[in-house]
Amino acid sequence: MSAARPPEGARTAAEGEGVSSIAAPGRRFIDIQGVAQNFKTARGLFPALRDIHLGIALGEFVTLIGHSGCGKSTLLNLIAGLATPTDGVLLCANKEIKGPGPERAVVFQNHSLLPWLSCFDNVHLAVQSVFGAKESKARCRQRTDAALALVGLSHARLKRPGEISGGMKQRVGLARALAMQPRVLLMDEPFGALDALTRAKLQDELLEIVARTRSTVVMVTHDVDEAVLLSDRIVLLTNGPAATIGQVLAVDLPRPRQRVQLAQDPQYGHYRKAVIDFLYTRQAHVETMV
Ligand SMILES: Nc1ncnc2c1ncn2[C@@H]1O[C@H](COP(=O)(O)OP(=O)(O)OP(=O)(O)O)[C@@H](O)[C@H]1O
Repeated sequence: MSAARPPEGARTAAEGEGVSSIAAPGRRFIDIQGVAQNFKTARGLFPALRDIHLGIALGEFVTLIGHSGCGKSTLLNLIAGLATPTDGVLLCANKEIKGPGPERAVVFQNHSLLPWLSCFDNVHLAVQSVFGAKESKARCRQRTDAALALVGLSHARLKRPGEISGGMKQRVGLARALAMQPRVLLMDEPFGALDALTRAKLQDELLEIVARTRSTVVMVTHDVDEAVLLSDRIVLLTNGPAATIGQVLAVDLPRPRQRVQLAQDPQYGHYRKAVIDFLYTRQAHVETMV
């Protein structure tokens, strides 16, 4: 089990069946190495992403930002294991990502709840899929209740998705992801469909939850303020086709972060301006032909 650690970056012999292992430094809990993604289309291959290199540390909050269609969701899906890259390799905790896994939970913009199940049952389904085989029914129910409490939804546990607001649905989606106790939370514009006030409230709640759970988060967003408020680092993608990382911006603002104070903080303004400059000057969006 405890073999001597090879030098950083050195490949080790493959362990287990087909799981390649690589020695990775702490900053590379998620390690994306030379990833490219092409899609087959009726008009030939479409190069969505090229040459993506990125390491994400345990407990880090990283946002992916870039113009519409640049490849943010494609990159998130690759980390989720919902797609396989055309080129390159993605690792999580030193293991190659070869499909979805409970250590990487995904929260989508459209919450994707089952409408006929209560909030409790929607979360419970995920809990059972991860813990059902090895834990008692009571413990699984406890986990479900704890996740709903974490997002402030204990009172709505028996309601169905059709009976709750958009913000509450996103909270159920978040509870469902958190209940799986993932090491990585992958979020694809989770607050994109919400009004500004609900969105702000959920961002604040997410900051608190992540501080408590110490989750590693990768989040896709279009919102510059959301990116600066939440992130340790902002990954700025160039325009597609063949998008790549144009810049990585480290956001060195102390935590806990309070949006009201930050609004007057010159450092906050500096980060905000850097993202806006990248998006609207260096990567001014040119509509690509469809
Ligand atoms: N399955 C697919 N087949 C063909 N092309 C695809 C496929 N999935 C994505 N694409 C293309 O790859 C590019 C990147 O798409 P992606 O959804 O990752 O962008 P995005 O940055 O998340 O966009 P948005 O911000 O609008 O959600 C787009 O040009 C898209 O049309």
